[in-house]
Amino acid sequence: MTLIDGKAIAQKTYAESKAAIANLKARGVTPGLAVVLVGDDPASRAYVRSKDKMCHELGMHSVKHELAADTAQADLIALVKQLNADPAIHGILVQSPPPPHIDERAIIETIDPRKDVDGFHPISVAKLALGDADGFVPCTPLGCQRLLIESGIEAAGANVVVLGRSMIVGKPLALLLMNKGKGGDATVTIAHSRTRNLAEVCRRADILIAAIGRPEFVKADFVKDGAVVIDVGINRVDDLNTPKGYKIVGDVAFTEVAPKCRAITPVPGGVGPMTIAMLMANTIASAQRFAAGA
Ligand SMILES: NC(=O)C1=CN([C@@H]2O[C@H](COP(=O)(O)OP(=O)(O)OC[C@H]3O[C@@H](n4cnc5c(N)ncnc54)[C@H](OP(=O)(O)O)[C@@H]3O)[C@@H](O)[C@H]2O)C=CC1
Ligand SMILES: Nc1nc(=O)c2c([nH]1)NC[C@@H]1CN(c3ccc(C(=O)N[C@@H](CCC(=O)O)C(=O)O)cc3)C=[N+]21
Repeated sequence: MTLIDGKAIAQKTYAESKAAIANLKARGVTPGLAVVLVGDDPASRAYVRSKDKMCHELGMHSVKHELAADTAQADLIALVKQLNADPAIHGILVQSPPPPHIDERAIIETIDPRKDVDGFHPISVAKLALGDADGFVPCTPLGCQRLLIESGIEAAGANVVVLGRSMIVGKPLALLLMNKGKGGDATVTIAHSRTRNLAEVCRRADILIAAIGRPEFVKADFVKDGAVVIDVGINRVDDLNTPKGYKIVGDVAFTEVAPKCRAITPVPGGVGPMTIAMLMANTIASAQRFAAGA
């Protein structure tokens, strides 16, 4: 069994990112990312902080807007428009999910598609569905694909089962792995909460990807011997034996599943670090396009 080291693979992509940033800076352009967080969900705060930290480490421009939970929709829209017009910003990310009084679709549709580094705008979604290479692909799916490529795991022709159909992870990931070309060409099945005989469907997978948000839901009987398992889940569960009183676990029951696998990602240290790395890569790609006058 191989443990797929997401931190190490993320580091490799940062080496490429650094070279690209140096190149842009030589042309007078510093890639800039704006992150908007509404409300004070602690997990979201931690995530926003790590993005900010990574921007600084890479020498990118980073702005953080932390807004009160009762911020009006119109004020949020106005902020996004201001960021659209700001030439120092190449990527805009509005942390999901926003509080219930906010219409998330309206916010996403306000983002300039050229700055949609999350890949959530309908134009980005359509480009991914069409197989156009010039749209932004959501960071977590891109990170999962990159993990597979860098680990020498061939998606082409493989039976991939994606567990979960959200717009952030499951659906775009299924499209990405199904599309033609490098890291794609898989035979993809999407499973969700209405799927019948879920364990049996998952057992057909050569590559099983879990993105459901259910702690340690995927058990040994979901997994074929020799399968590759990618665990996207980030779940906080109480654990009074730790200093913080909680720990982070994935959607996969790692201890019982890992011995059956050809390769598996840990949580933390698997997909999470790749998501941040791909956000940086998307922001750099955006800055390159702006610099080229696109
Ligand atoms: N590592 C990373 O970078 C990231 C990690 N995450 C993590 O990934 C997980 C999924 O996130 P996200 O996609 O946003 O979650 P959502 O809650 O938006 O979607 C969950 C999906 O899983 C399905 N599902 C839920 N319960 C079951 C079940 N018991 N059996 C089968 N399917 C089920 C749902 O089905 P249905 O549609 O039928 O309701 C839904 O399609 C979370 O743990 C999240 O924290 C998310 C983003 C990035
Ligand atoms: N607009 C938007 N875009 C997103 O991409 C988005 C979002 N909203 N909302 C929330 C989810 C969640 N998400 C994570 C990214 C990185 C880690 C990560 O780096 N995790 C580390 C540390 C985990 C820890 O210890 O807390 C790891 O897995 O090793 C986790 C979760 C992005 N999301």
